[in-house]
Amino acid sequence: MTRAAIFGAGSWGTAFAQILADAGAERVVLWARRPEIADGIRDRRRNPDYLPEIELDPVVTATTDPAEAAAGADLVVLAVPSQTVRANLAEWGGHLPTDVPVVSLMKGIELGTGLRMSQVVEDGGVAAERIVVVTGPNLSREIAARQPAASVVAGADHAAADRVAAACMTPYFRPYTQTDVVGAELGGAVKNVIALAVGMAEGLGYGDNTKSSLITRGLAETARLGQALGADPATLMGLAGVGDLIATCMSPLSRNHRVGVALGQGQSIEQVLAVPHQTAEGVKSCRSVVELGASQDVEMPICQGVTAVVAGQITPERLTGELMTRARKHERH
Ligand SMILES: NC(=O)c1ccc[n+]([C@@H]2O[C@H](COP(=O)([O-])OP(=O)(O)OC[C@H]3O[C@@H](n4cnc5c(N)ncnc54)[C@H](O)[C@@H]3O)[C@@H](O)[C@H]2O)c1
Ligand SMILES: O=P(O)(O)OC[C@H](O)CO
Repeated sequence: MTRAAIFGAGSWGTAFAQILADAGAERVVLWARRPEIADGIRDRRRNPDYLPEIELDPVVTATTDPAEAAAGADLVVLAVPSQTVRANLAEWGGHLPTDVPVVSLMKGIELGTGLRMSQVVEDGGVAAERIVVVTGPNLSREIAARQPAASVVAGADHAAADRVAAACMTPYFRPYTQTDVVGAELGGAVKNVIALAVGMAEGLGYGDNTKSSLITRGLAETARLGQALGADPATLMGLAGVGDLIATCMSPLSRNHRVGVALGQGQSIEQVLAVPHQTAEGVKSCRSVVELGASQDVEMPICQGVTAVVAGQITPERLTGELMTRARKHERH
């Protein structure tokens, strides 16, 4: 029976705690940054700020002490924002067990280094064969409501991925194992940027043809980047690619989609981010995705345009015009 430590008690960390508990975990300890979050989970079995509608199973508890969270864990899960995980690992690293799988739930590319999250975790001192990525069309609020969803559990070591998949399989959460970590992570990172673009289109008042065109051409950008970085194209046609792209681009529950809608409606990025909201990874990862693409000579016009809108350099209307008037070309190029 699993004894898990989940670092990060936000939406996905909390929903994943419920998954592990429903899958039969003996104990799940959430590490929370803020004492009031840990108190709510420990004393009232509810996270007061993230998915407060879930009554957490009694096996779920919480602490603000990383050593206490990690003690005795046979599975470590990381569920913090992509851009903070390097600093977080530097702070907690000494407390983490050295011989258990470490699961990354993050979907992003690190700014400045262009590294995928598993690479950042590896830099933090975790051996590659212990790192497992869980990704796919998994909007936390739907998972919290125990609505059926499938997911990808990818690890360079299939045995580690299989161990994690066994620990998180429930009647509403169906994990498929994978060894293509590169494809799984790229699918999860780039779809957030495409969801910003689709949200902008919605905010501008455009309908489903526009959104479908952006999703499909966004997939083409992801596939080009994946090919350059050695991903298996089949991974991007699966849950971690097409699956997550559809869920994130189309759902009003997606934070990336919602930020895109607000930008499309004419708000500035400062106005959008001034409203307290949860992590919309694409806002930061758009730039790192574009830089990663440039480092590989991969053309990513939608991601480039989103990055320019987020930087305040162009409006969503102008992005539409620029994308629609690019030189004609073969669909596969
Ligand atoms: N929410 C989802 O539906 C979902 C699904 C799949 C993957 N993800 C990915 O999981 C990751 C976490 O997302 P989330 O939805 O839980 O985000 P969230 O915004 O709901 O929660 C983030 C958590 O990290 C904490 N945090 C913020 N800054 C921190 C810092 N500097 N140090 C330590 N902790 C910090 C917050 O307090 C919060 O507990 C993201 O990469 C996201 O893309 C989210
Ligand atoms: O709310 P978002 O935009 O971070 O999307 C959540 C998940 O990644 C969907 O799979």
